[in-house]
Amino acid sequence: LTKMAEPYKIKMVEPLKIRTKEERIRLIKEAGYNPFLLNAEDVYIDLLTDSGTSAMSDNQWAGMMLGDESYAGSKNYIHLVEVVKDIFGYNYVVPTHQGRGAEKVLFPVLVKKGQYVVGNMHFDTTKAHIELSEGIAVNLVTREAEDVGNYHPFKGNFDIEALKSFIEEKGPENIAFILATVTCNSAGGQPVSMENIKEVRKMADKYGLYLFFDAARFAENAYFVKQREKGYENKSIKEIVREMFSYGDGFTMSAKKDALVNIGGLIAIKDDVELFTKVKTMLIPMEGFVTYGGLAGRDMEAMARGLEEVLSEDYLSWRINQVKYLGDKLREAGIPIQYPTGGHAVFIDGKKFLPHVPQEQFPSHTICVELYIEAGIRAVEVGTLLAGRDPVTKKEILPALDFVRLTIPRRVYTNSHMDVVAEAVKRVYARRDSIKGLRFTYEPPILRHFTARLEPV
Ligand SMILES: CC1=C(O)/C(=C\N=C(/Cc2ccc(O)c(F)c2)C(=O)O)C(COP(=O)(O)O)=CN1
Repeated sequence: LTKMAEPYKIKMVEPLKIRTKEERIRLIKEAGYNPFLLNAEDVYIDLLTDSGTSAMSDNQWAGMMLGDESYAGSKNYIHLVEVVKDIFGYNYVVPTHQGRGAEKVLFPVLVKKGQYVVGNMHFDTTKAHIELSEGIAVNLVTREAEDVGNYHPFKGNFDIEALKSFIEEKGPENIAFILATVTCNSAGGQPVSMENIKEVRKMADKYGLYLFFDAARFAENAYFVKQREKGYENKSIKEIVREMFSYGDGFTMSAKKDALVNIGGLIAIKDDVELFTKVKTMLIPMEGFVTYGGLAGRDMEAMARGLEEVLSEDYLSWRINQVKYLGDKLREAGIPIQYPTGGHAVFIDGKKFLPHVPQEQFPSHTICVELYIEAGIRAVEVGTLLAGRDPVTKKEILPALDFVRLTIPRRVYTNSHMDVVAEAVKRVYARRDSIKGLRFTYEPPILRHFTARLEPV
């Protein structure tokens, strides 16, 4: 009985519809072979994203009834600030409507035109906001992240040597700041070790640079540190989070992930009150007054309570092992995935799954389409379609990592749903030789994957 079942019981349910295969073939065609353009009610198991899709707890729902919707000085804001201080040790906090809200306020304050923002791997919207601030986004993740089939405990780590030589080559004055994404979504939800964070901190100190965190999945990162890093096995998640963030100068957070809410974001600054003043100045026109930043009081209350709940080891153990449960079933069937599985998703290596489909015909996105037809499962491509074109040459970027992301919402699906997903992936794998790639019928100019329309070649 050591197998952890869900550490909660279900009090409310949302009935799911299961469309017939004929319906699904019609629906995905009408959606231009782009799962983003499907109606949610036509999806049986929705693995598009873990962002904003969590189930809240009774404690959070109770908090929604305590929304102080005062324009200024809401008690929910005061509660949220206390919780952030207590967990992360940062003194200055403002809410935003979501992660992008935090990025569009903080980045223009930190980035001068042409400067570099160096990270392990920036997620696409973060890269977009670095570029909107006229900065240049650079990924310096460890080479181990590309060693998809082999075990490495911290594939989200920075390549410290590469970081050092990049800063030396460009000069510290041309680096806006360092951004550590924990866990590293684009590498496969892979964690960054405490030791690596300390190394990055040393670089930041040596060259007089800020180190910020993209903290969307901070608790999952802490869990992996506890499980995999020597010296942390007996520390609480909260102690590990506290130490992790002690090495940073601030963070942006999409609260829609590890804060277990459906909307919300945060900017927190450790102790640089000048920087905080600049952030507040930008926040007011961009997101709203300091004490609500684009959120209702009730949202801030749910977030404060979610930030405390997510530190529970029972919850994290169950959540992370559910991802592993699905990943193990696929590996047992010989299906190529990023191994070990990350904190929030199983990432299938689309290039290895469909070796006969050229990368320009989007192998991973093709698998997403086939998964929907096979069983009404909506996954998302994190690869060539997402990467887009080189802004100068306009050629397809063809990234080394081309994944199908089976993204698991928090506290929503049981392992029975995971069994359905595993069976569907295996059925698509069994008929992989007959699967053809896709080409555009409409290619949007920016963040094309959201609204692109395609057809089978
Ligand atoms: C590490 C990090 C993120 O993962 C992230 C978002 N992530 C999403 C939503 C998403 C974003 C872009 C896509 O092409 C996509 F298909 C899905 C996701 O599913 O993973 C944001 C931004 O946070 P916001 O979404 O609250 O503004 C900042 N940092």
